[in-house]
Amino acid sequence: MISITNLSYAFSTSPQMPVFSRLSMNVRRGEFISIVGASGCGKSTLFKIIAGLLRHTGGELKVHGMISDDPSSRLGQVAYMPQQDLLLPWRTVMDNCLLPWELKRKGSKAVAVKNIREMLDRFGLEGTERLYPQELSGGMRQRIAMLRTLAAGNELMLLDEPFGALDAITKRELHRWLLELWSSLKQTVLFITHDLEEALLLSDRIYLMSGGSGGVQEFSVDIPRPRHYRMNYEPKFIALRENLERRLHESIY
Ligand SMILES: Nc1ncnc2c1ncn2[C@@H]1O[C@H](COP(=O)(O)OP(=O)(O)OP(=O)(O)O)[C@@H](O)[C@H]1O
Repeated sequence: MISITNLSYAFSTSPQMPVFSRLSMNVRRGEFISIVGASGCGKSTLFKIIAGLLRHTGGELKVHGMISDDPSSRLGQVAYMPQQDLLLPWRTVMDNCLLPWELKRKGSKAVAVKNIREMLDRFGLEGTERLYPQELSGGMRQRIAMLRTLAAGNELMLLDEPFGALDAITKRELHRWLLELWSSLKQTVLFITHDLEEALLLSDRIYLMSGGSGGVQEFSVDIPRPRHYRMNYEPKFIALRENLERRLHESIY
């Protein structure tokens, strides 16, 4: 699905100081991959490159097997949920969720509305379609933003810290919900997080980014699915978390 070889990126304001270089990773169809790393190491920048919002300054990026040096060719191919939920405050929940349809104009509006109603029910958000984002809780807003990302109908989803600002209980609920959704939809997910337990609970593999010329380290999460929070206390989970924590610490200091 994604193949990245020796990728580098530098902002034009500091061309001598690349945000990252020598970055290589692969993502297979249907995988759940988390990306962790110190603040500022370039995780969101990488997502913007994959989504087609920025052009990489070196190396090779293949999405769906195609080498794409022109970022605009990737626009609309990848569903991208940035760190802020970016729901439009003047639009109702339904009108926010209809945005991908408005941009693509694929199929009839009536069908798009019907699909979104079904998704709202499935996401536990029935009865919210006429509400405005400011009338929703943080957890509901995140689910609406994710529903909108899914409604774009792309096979590849980039989720940038979608649960970063939520309390522990809501986060757990949304983890369960996201895992169920992922196993039924079979989408490919790239997920940025600072929460190592979250990364271990959700992912098939984890990439630890170092920034600069530090590249990435890869960790396989060899824990059977379906996963549950009780697994956090199992020796294998604890050992993986300790290893990841240590490597993260080493990547910073
Ligand atoms: N538009 C910009 N112009 C110049 N530098 C930028 C710009 N946007 C981001 N940066 C810098 O690029 C680096 C990487 O930023 P990025 O947001 O990708 O990091 P991150 O790993 O996602 O951080 P966090 O975990 O805090 O979200 C940072 O040092 C940031 O200050």
